[in-house]
Amino acid sequence: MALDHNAQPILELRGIQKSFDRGTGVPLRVLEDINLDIRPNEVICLIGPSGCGKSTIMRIFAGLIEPTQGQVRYRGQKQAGLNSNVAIVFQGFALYPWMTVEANVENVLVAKGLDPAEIRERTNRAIRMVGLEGFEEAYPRELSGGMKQRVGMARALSVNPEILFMDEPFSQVDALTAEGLRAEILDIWDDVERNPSSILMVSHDIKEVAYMADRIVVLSANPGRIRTIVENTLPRPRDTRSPDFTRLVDQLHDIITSAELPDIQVSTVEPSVEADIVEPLPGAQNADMLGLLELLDTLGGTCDLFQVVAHTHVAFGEVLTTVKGLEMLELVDTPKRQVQLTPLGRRFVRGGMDERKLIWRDQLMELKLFRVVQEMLELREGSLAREELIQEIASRLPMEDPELTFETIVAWGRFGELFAYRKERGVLTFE
Ligand SMILES: Nc1ncnc2c1ncn2[C@@H]1O[C@H](COP(=O)(O)OP(=O)(O)OP(=O)(O)O)[C@@H](O)[C@H]1O
Repeated sequence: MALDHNAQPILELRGIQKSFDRGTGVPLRVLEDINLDIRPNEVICLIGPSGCGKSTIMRIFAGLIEPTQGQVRYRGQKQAGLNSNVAIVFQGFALYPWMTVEANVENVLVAKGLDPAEIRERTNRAIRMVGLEGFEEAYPRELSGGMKQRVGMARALSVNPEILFMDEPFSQVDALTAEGLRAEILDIWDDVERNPSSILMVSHDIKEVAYMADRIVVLSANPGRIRTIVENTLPRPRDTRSPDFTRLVDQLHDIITSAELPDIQVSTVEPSVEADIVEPLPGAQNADMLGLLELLDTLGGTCDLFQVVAHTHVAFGEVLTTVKGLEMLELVDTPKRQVQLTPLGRRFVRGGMDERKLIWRDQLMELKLFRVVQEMLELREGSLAREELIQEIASRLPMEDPELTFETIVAWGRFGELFAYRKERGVLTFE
């Protein structure tokens, strides 16, 4: 597809700054001075270290969240609220587990208030586009990761979006399937007459962005800034084994490595599993964690693990679970057999209830699983069905007991006043 560099952008970010209020009086500055356009007929990819704000940029573009400073413009006009001309494909598929493939797609269109004939027509077309014919009556649990992502793509495409947003869409499908899906999505995009006109994709995978993008936006972290934008003029369809392709991948690799090394500890920039890891949660109880922190404080901040067992008269396994929970929240360290308060742990235990809650909440937001829950809640406009979250947990943490993880999320989230669980309605809401 020929790119017209002079065409008016579809969406623009101008002077965007975004901070998250952590309630500590020191907001977390996530994005700084972001100026970025999405032009007609382009694929634009965001790449950069974990936490540099890629998803936040996408959410600001989509109108899911507001910037702290700066302006978002759609077709030259200030954008306010959700942009109905975009659709998002999420990494975690975001499907309703209790609905068939067809119903999952239809549901998006029903929410748009379309009439039944149009819903049927668009659903059929979207299902055809992503090659899901014959699976209309299947349920998500019967589908592979790749097929689930096809449903996610069908849902997004059914609304005929001008821009398709994809947040690491292929990171949970196997490599071969991902390769096929990338080519298919480019085929769908390649038709100039039809939507989506443009694609904005977040990725951790250098080869993926080299294959997909016309422009590659390389971000640096703390706070997230645009480091450089690399134009990719390799002809399509791209041959990933060609010398030109390899040269581009090497060039991107060099840029990203030099961008990352100064200020982040994670040294890998290859398609990184680490960045996508959802940490299993130990089923540690809030009261046990608070109790152990207080015990450590009275013992001068450190204690041998076995002495903790002796002091608390609690089974060793349970103590380990409690310690693991605190370690995940960075409130204790465990060198050798010792358990010791971190400086943050000390601040926590000596702080009043408000300070404790704030620290707790901040630490929860460092965990990918809690960010996923928050993203799902945003997507479901603040009311997330228990069943849907359980399904998501099961797909992300197949070795864990999803019910137990759900309970831990609810309990930890409640203490941090992040989420509330309305048991009678079976829904998680924002606090
Ligand atoms: N709602 C929120 N409240 C507080 N902090 C948040 C919120 N959403 C994101 N953050 C923080 O903002 C930073 C950027 O997050 P974001 O998810 O945009 O990064 P990313 O580059 O997409 O990361 P990753 O590659 O790990 O998905 C992170 O430090 C994250 O903890």
